[in-house]
Amino acid sequence: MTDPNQKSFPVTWDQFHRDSRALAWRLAGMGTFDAVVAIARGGLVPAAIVARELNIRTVETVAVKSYDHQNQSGIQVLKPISQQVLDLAKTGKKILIVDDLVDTGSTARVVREMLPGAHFATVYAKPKGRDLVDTFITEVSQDTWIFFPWDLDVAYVAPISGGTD
Ligand SMILES: O=P(O)(O)OC[C@H]1O[C@H](OP(=O)(O)OP(=O)(O)O)[C@H](O)[C@@H]1O
Ligand SMILES: Nc1nc2[nH]cnc2c(=O)[nH]1
Ligand SMILES: [Mg+2]
Repeated sequence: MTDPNQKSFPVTWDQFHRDSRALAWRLAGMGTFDAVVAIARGGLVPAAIVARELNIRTVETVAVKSYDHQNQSGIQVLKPISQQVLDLAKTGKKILIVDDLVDTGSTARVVREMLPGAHFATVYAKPKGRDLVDTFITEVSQDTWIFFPWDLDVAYVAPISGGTD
């Protein structure tokens, strides 16, 4: 169930692009990455932006589902990392894992186990999961729900005074 006391942090496309670019700038100072692994679905957009900025051409996905709407369910790995990318990691190549956010850290923990030496980056982080992330841009409080631009639409909002027009 949606917690009525939860704060909301809506993110626009512009802001998400800016924050993902900021993540790329930070990662740019950490050497060359040979491949990026996006945690689908939320990590697909920031991974594409980071891959473009850092000229990473090998882009892999791992599909992990942890939430149904705002309710945390059991972790399910729906698509594993390809053997080709696991082999790159084994031969010492630098792999970057990208997700949109870390919340409780369950997703990060599962994917880190698949690629123990990889660099884990997210755009946003909540306190419970932040220690599992090597690089992130913005921290929000644990009781905040982040709404991504692909989950939003432009809609009418009632005035602060409570009227309807
Ligand atoms: O740190 P955690 O508590 O694991 O939460 C973070 C994960 O939850 C969301 O994914 P979700 O499972 O909702 O799937 P989606 O990426 O397809 O939206 C988000 O994209 C992260 O991957
Ligand atoms: N969209 C979204 N997905 C999440 N999954 C876990 N936490 C969050 C969050 O704050 N926002
Ligand atoms: Mg996700």
